[in-house]
Amino acid sequence: MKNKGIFIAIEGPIGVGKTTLATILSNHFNHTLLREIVEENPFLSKFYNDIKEYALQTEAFFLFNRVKQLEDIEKNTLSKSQCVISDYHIIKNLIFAGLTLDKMQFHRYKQVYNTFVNDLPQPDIIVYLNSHTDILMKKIALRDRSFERQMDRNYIDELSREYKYYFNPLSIKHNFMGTEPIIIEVDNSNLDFLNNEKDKAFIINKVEQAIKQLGGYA
Ligand SMILES: Nc1ncnc2c1ncn2[C@@H]1O[C@H](COP(=O)(O)OP(=O)(O)O)[C@@H](O)[C@H]1O
Ligand SMILES: Nc1nc2c(ncn2[C@H]2C[C@H](O)[C@@H](COP(=O)(O)O)O2)c(=O)[nH]1
Repeated sequence: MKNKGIFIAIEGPIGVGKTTLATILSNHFNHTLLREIVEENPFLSKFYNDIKEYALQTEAFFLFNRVKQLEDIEKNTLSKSQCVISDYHIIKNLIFAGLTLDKMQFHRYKQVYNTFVNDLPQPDIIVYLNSHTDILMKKIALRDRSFERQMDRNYIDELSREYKYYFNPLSIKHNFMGTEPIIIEVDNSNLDFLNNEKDKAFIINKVEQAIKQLGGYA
């Protein structure tokens, strides 16, 4: 067992079920839950009205908030051998920024990203969820956040495609700053971790196996 706590992150496109699964897993394993800030981002609703105009502010806000959260979680939790389950991986900043910023902005943003992310704790295990776009659109509608009501299907489609690119097993090491986390990829289009005990047991078992692989205890 390593001295630091195990760090598990859940990733995947908007509405795929990250927060839902992270909450289920943190309750099951009794680990600290790290939730991303969303509503606190003052640019997000303006961003959805005019992506081009507000992209840089939105991406910068998300990046610096996540940097602060991850610095805190390292200091207060992981370094004290406590485990963390997070509903995001900081790589999502690059995934979104690559879609929303123009070429020059993205080039500069990546330099800032690399400078900060090098010193942050990196997850040992990532659960990468994906679903069909139709299902993502349905879940986004079901959640009914006011600023997501006009969500563009093409944006979700492109986002899913970018996620697939970043989580391609052949480019993990390159895309994840030289780290090689255990990736559990699950298409949850037809799974319901929330209401179906069999589906919940399936994902918990996968995570338990990954923890054992690390030499840790669930
Ligand atoms: N497996 C599931 N089956 C049915 N509904 C789900 C499932 N997982 C999540 N949901 C619902 O879908 C919506 C989006 O889930 P959420 O966890 O907020 O996604 P994310 O954090 O990836 O954006 C929520 O309304 C949630 O209750
Ligand atoms: N442009 C960006 N938008 C982001 C980023 N992180 C989250 N978000 C948006 C997407 C959703 O509308 C909302 C919550 O995200 P979930 O994936 O948890 O549903 O916030 C980002 O880095 N850039």
